Amino acid sequence: MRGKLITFEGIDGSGKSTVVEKLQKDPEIKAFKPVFTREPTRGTLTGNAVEKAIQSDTDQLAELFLFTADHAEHLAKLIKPALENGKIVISDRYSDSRYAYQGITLKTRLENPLEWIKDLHRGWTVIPDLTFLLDIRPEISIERCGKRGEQSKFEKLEFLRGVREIFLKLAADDPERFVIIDASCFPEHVEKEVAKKLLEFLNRN
Ligand SMILES: Nc1ncnc2c1ncn2[C@@H]1O[C@H](COP(=O)(O)OP(=O)(O)O)[C@@H](O)[C@H]1O
Ligand SMILES: Cc1cn([C@H]2C[C@H](O)[C@@H](COP(=O)(O)OP(=O)(O)O)O2)c(=O)[nH]c1=O
Repeated sequence: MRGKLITFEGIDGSGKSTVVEKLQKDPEIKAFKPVFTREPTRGTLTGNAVEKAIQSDTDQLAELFLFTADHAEHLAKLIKPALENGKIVISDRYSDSRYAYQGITLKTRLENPLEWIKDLHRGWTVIPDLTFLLDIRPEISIERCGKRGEQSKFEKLEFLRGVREIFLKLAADDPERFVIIDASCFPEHVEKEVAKKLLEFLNRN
């Protein structure tokens, strides 16, 4: 039987890594032996290229192709083999990040970047079975990022407002796949909410 693919999405500082880290330690979740992964991938040729691109002034279209190449590598080497082995795969960011972030970076370059980027993925990507969208106002997430001490070129208020809007549109267009979580609550609350919904899904499938 094919496994299940679960993804976490949200703007920078929405708390994805924090909640995924907690899930890795949750005994009830651990019982399902999930494979935890992320995009951009780490320590790979394509992941390293992406890392360099997002730390520099790389052309936005080139950046899209680098993220997409990393996705292809991620699918081929990890996601598809794991799913074929019946595993539960949990990814911190996935294709919706491309639709939302590059949907904004390319808005002056392409007529309808969101649809164009979705088309680019069509026919070879794997659509997640369940996606948690950690939704938060960028004013709050940027403040959190400041405390974390990292600075990504994407951590800008206006930019993240646009990214959040696309995430919410993607969720509204596909309510069967998306679960929207209020990520402005205390971390314990966010984790409890996610774990509850995730266990419901895993026990049902
Ligand atoms: N629910 C929360 N309330 C307050 N701070 C949080 C919450 N979740 C995460 N944080 C903090 O916010 C920062 C960004 O969280 P992180 O999980 O790294 O976000 P992401 O992976 O989505 O970029 C971290 O310093 C983290 O400790
Ligand atoms: C996967 C992906 C990430 N990104 C962006 C989101 C982040 O700002 C940055 C790096 O991702 P990540 O390391 O997950 O950042 P964070 O922990 O702050 O959420 O790359 C894209 O623009 N497109 C993509 O396809």
